[in-house]
Amino acid sequence: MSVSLGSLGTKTSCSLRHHGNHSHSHSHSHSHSHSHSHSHSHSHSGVLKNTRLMTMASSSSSSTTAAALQVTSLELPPPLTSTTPGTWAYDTMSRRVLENIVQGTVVADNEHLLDNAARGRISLLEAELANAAETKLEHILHHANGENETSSNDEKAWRQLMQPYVERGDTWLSAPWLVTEFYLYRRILHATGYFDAKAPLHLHDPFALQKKKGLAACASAMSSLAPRVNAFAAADFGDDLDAKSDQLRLFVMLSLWGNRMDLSIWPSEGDGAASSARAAKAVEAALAESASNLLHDDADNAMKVIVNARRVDIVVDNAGFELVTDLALADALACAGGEGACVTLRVKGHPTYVSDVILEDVFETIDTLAASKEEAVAAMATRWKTHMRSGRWVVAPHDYWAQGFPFWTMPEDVVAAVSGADAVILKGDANYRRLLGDLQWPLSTPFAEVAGYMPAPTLALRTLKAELGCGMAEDRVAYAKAESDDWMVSGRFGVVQFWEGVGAGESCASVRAARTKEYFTM
Ligand SMILES: O=P(O)(O)OC[C@H]1O[C@](O)(CO)[C@@H](O)[C@@H]1O
Repeated sequence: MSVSLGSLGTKTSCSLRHHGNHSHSHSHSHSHSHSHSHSHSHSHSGVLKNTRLMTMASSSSSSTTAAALQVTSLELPPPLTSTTPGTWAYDTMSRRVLENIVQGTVVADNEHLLDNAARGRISLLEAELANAAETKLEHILHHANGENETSSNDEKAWRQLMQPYVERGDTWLSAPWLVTEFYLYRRILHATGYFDAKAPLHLHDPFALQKKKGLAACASAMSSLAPRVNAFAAADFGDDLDAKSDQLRLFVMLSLWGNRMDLSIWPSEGDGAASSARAAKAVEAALAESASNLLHDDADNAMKVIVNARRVDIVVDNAGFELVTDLALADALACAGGEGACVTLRVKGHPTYVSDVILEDVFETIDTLAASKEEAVAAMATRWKTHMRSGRWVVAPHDYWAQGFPFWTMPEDVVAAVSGADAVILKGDANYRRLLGDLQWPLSTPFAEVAGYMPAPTLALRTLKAELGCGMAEDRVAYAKAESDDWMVSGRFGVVQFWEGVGAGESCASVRAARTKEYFTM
């Protein structure tokens, strides 16, 4: 269910119905009320061997904007796992998540807050990760002290996701990487007691400090951004659609390269002026190199749809600077669409992947910017509050966005929520991995062939941070490879890929169902 936010700006406390019938209160500097449901209706248990994909008829031969494919016998490629030393996936699951995430972030940042029970659960998790190659996966609530989650409502979904891998004795490394990495973050919340109403860290975001630092670190970048955002909002383009489109495109590119600033590969180093200046430089550099670092660019086609869109959904990714760039894009879209245009920000139902945006992050960010001493920054954020109040902006949290399912498993309520959009903008690498099911598609596979199952036209804005991809021409891949060995994971390169959504109704539903069956028998 979506959340329309009203009366921002008055100091009240708000009741957030996060998980099922359990509720909790947050003291906040604005009031809003919302609720969201979590009905997951995955049907992963049905096993159909040798299912072939039935993709849709193509209306054109052009790659990513084509409707999709002829009915073909396309078997899904294998998923990425974390079993190959030397890969980013292996390094992540066999070392980084233990050293950098659990020890270096969760424990380090929350040291003084963790009680003994949480410490015990974290130690168990650490022991599992230290022996990731041997440790078999278990259902989240099957752990020692596992039955302590009184305020979560996602057990069924997680059981469905983990079942095939628990059943066949997969380890942290042998199961699909997409599944294990999301599972790691959910286990972290389990360990800290996020869903335990009696725990001291109930509903405490273990990554809050990182997010705060990340936002502080981009103050300089914000100062140069705000006047441009304000100018677009104030502009009257009249009938000059080209001018409007050209300027809006800048916000699309800004939001794309904002994804490079992900905290997990660009840790903030405090809130000092040095890191702030560094961030500002990084943003300028990213925009300056945009054309050469784009490995595919469907912006022309995408602009035709979004320049006058009445409703755009943004499945957002990281807090910090990336969120600010997404809000700048959301602002521009809402203004470009005119009276009645609406942007829905789809955010995670709970913390995950360190910096991923939850509902509270949106408020924190806007409140922080509104309190800025810089006039332009404060004016920008004040306008954003107005968007919230008027319903032009809607923030919609859902647990599905924080789970390691390929997007073709999208449950009915999520499908229903996004299907009315003129375009769904998918931000970042992890969302992109879910769009691709984290499968090893040949890199030249047309985007429409891979993503042409979504319930609405889809625009992916992704900087490459994982060893997979699609829709990239051979010469662009060769160029990137020649430039750097780590081209797939460094975040330097990016793609703007758009699927027009032809057949996004019935035929896409059957593709989603077929892929779901096939995926869970792989
Ligand atoms: O913030 P983003 O762009 O979703 O990126 C998160 C990324 O972090 C990593 O998981 C590494 O932990 C990437 O491979 C992953 O997709």
